Amino acid sequence: MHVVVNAAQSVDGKLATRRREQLRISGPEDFDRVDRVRAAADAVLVGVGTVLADDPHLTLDEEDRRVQRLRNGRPGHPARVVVDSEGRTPTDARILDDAATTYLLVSAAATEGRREALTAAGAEVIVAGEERVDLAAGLDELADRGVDRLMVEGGGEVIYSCFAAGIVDELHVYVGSMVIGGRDAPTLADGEGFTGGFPDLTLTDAERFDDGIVLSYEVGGDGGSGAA
Ligand SMILES: NC(=O)C1=CN([C@@H]2O[C@H](COP(=O)(O)OP(=O)(O)OC[C@H]3O[C@@H](n4cnc5c(N)ncnc54)[C@H](O)[C@@H]3O)[C@@H](O)[C@H]2O)C=CC1
Ligand SMILES: Nc1nc(O)c(N)c(N[C@@H]2O[C@H](COP(=O)(O)O)[C@@H](O)[C@H]2O)n1
Repeated sequence: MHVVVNAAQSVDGKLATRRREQLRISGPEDFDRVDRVRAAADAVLVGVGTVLADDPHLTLDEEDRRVQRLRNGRPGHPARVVVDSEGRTPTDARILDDAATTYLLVSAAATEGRREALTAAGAEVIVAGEERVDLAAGLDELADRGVDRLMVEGGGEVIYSCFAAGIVDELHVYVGSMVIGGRDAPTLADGEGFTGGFPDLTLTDAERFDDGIVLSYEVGGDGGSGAA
């Protein structure tokens, strides 16, 4: 499976404010670029932290792209995936509407009651992992369901876990012209953080969109640069 991570951050590396409210960091040109990346994907994945903070829809904005996918024999919108160990996704979340298939990756810690409620709300619930979602196992389950190209949109905890699991192939970061600050504000990669074996990034492109810049990287190997 090919995994593409895309996120928008401030120049100081924050994805949102310390209040974790959704924030417009990029602009219309970049949202159109994001829509293109979504259109190329079989599925778009976020963590439950993003669902609780943003209530995203994760479908395509541009009708032409949806029509083109249908012409190519694909579903109109990519599937949506939530990494959600305990099944905390609200049953009225926008991501559970019938616009596209939604997979909820839960762990064994999700109660039978939550799994049933989320299934009744329209999700396909997949168990991967004991306490926390095991991303590698979850991606194997998605591959079995035809997902070859996965876009990861965040947030910081899930992006870190993807790097830690060594599953990222491409990274695209929009750097918006703003400073957010705050030691508790989410960053591009939160989690425990690396002390060595840092992911191996090769800069492949830098392009201006709106009043910011998109940095594109190829991600390779099992982590390369290591500690000094
Ligand atoms: N600027 C941008 O491009 C984006 C910004 N955001 C922002 O990021 C914030 C949400 O990010 P986070 O709080 O970091 O939440 P997140 O969206 O990364 O979800 C993390 C949660 O997922 C669950 N989880 C289960 N298994 C996991 C695993 N193996 N690894 C990691 N998490 C696992 C845990 O409950 C964990 O707390 C919000 O403020 C949102 O607005 C989110 C997406 C994109
Ligand atoms: N690319 C980008 N730029 C920003 O400025 C952002 N705030 C985000 N956030 C991401 O977009 C999701 C919203 O998706 P829908 O419009 O609801 O489909 C949000 O949850 C973040 O993943 N991205």
